[in-house]
Amino acid sequence: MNDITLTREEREAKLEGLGCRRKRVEDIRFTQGKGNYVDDLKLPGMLHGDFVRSPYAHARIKSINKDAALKVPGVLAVLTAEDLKGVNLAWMPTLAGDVQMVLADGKVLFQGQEVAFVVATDRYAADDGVVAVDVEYEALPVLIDPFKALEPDAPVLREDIKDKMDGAHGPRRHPNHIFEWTVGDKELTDAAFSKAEVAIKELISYQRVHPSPLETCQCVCSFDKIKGELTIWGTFQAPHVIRTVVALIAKLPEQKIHVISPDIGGGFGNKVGAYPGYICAAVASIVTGKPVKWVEDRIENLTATSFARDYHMTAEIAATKEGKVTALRVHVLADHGAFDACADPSKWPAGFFNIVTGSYDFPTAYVSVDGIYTNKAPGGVAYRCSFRVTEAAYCIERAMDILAQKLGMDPAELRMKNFIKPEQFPYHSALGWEYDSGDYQTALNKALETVKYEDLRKEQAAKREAFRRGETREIMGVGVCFFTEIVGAGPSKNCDILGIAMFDSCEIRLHPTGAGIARMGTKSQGQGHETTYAQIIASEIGIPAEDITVEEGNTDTAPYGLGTYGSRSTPVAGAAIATAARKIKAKAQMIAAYRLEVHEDDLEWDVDGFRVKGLPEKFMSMKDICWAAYNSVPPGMEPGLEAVSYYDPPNMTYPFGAYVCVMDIDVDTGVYKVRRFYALDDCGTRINPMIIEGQVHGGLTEAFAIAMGQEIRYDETGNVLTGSFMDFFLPTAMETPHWETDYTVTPSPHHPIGAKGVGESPNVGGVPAFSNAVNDAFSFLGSTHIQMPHDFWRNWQAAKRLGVTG
Ligand code: PCD
Ligand SMILES: [Cu+]
Repeated sequence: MNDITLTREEREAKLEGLGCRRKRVEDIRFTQGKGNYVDDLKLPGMLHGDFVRSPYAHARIKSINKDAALKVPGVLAVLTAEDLKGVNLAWMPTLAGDVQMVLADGKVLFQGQEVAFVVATDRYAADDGVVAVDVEYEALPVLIDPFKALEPDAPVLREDIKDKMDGAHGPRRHPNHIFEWTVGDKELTDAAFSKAEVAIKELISYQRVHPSPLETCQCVCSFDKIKGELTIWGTFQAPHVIRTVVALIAKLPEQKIHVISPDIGGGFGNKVGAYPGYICAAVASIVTGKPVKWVEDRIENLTATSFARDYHMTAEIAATKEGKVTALRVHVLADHGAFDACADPSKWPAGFFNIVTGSYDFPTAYVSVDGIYTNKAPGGVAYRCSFRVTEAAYCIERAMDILAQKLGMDPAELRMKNFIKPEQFPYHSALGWEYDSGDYQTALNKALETVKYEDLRKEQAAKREAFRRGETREIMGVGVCFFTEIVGAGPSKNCDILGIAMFDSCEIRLHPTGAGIARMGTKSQGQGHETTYAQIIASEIGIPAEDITVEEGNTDTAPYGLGTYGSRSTPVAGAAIATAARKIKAKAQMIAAYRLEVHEDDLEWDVDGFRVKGLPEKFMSMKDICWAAYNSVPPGMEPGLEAVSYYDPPNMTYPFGAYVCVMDIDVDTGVYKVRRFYALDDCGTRINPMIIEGQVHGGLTEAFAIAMGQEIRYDETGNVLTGSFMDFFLPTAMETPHWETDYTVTPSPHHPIGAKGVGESPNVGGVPAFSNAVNDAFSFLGSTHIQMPHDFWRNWQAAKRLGVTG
């Protein structure tokens, strides 16, 4: 029986379901220092591993002498590529179809590359051992500038594949060439350009950056010789994929590998791939028979694990004089570093970069991407954007502003004029995507009204006049960005990782007392899945969210799933949760019908239970149904109440948003102030508005960091110049602007609850909004494009180039 003293609204509120600003349940342990991270794990007899890393960006290894290191008290072993060859693990496959050295085999290809792995009784002894390993190098010519990679006399980096002219993604033109990927109609696009009334062309670079989560990458590997089982605790965004990869390369039966991701201190894409540290710790544990821990330090994390971006995009737009776009052409030089270890679905060497037509109705478009090798760390992870989407959004949003400038048109007006219209959805883009839903006009109008856009432009015009008259040294920029994201990888028809379709999963098990546990193939790194996933279940089956425990990250207990990145958890696992819940509800309905002695069709769902149509007093709550499931199910029915769902999404989801940034820049110092930042996001049905706001705040802070300061920079000989937080910009509360958030709701038509992802959106939309603001500020001085990052020094340099300061 339901509690008749409660109103319908009160019963609904008790569930804390969809739309509720439910407080994050995981924060109770996080805010009290009771989280359980990899480095908290201490096993009896545990050893510690640490790497000897290359000081050179490109060098031949003449010799490695371990003798002195092995004499250091506490040092037990020093592994090199020669040792790994014995177990066939000197090289490992990458997610992108390339191979990568685990430990330097004959040569090193980037500064910080792993050369030897020292195993010792504690971390200090391991470090002493690292210093004592004597490596003799012979320096080789270094390739840092991606634009020189394909020159005939460029140094050959990958000697292992120099004659292999057929790569994982088709033919290669040069030993440093990885792939050429093209999409779109070249002929039609070229033809549109040849008759274009107006055209723009600009090299838009998106610098190399790094996700730098607060917790670095780490693992503990423990091999049980008796059982022949390997347990790996690690900072993995995709634990199941790691288990499968380990099974494949270590040739261990998959059920004898246990991968556990405990609490994770931020991932941001950095923890998707497999790193040499994992392999070395596993081998070291197998060799020594003891658990081995490997924990990166900050410098190692910044210089050797996966970078992001490093895309050099030459963008061209063709348009009519009235500002109607007619074609888009983009060539990308993609710097992948020493190995192609990009974390993309297997068939997508440049990720979903073909979302580059953005929110606009381009009749035709053509994109070509050349991937190349350089003497830099490998990687190419998302860093809060699914698979090169932020690069694409930056490219089109800068290019639209440049076009507006050339046409003498307002950038918001140009966008409005070219938007895909609501009635065009589902919309087939010229580059092959089917946008599921959108209402761009409404969102942009709401944004422009809220920030009083027209007044801002008037103020800017007045300020420019004042600047010209010498009354102020400050210039004002208004950055507009309208982005379309593509998240939820992905449909098995076009998305897999190493051949595994990119579905995700959920298993729900309800207990007799009306409480339960739910497990998924995804893994929260701070996003709050324990809170939000329970909300989906609460709304679907009427069990309060607080009575559902959400568990992720243990491959022994969770159903197989592809993990959390690319904002795929809500679109894919979120859908699996709803479909699993619906299976439970269907069985619950049969049980209720049996107990209420009516036909199933005579029942209707009412918040937290089933009611007999027309007989409101005949009601059975979900809680009571749970009990009944364990003692009196209909004859022939299995007892219990649980369900599993593996969800293969029919399409991606396409969140979007309208962002506006208002900035003032002092031309004599380059110092900027972000006066206002407004972010409107549409992620379809909102599960937890408070968590969404938190996600947007976090994402905008990272976007701010990237646009205004972050860069992994190298000198000509390949030294990393930004290897610590002294040089790599990580904003604190001091620098971070105030964020205003807003929303519209356009549900995804194919998602069971209409939700789209949101975690990445603020990065995708934020970076162009900041960069457009800076560029807009300088535009009246004759500048069309200033490269990121827009730190004080570079702003000042820009002002100097434009002749407005000394
Ligand atoms: N409609 C909606 C959507 C969403 N949501 C929420 O929100 C969140 C998010 O989601 P999504 O979007 O779906 O996502 P995911 O998958 O979960 O996650 C991922 C993301 O997430 C973000 N965020 C975050 N946060 C935190 N705290 N930490 C972290 O680390 C991070 N990371 C980042 C990244 S970078 Mo990549 O990996 O690069 O690709 S991608 C990413 C979760 O909780 C959910 O539930 C809601 O509520 N609603
Ligand atoms: Cu990206």
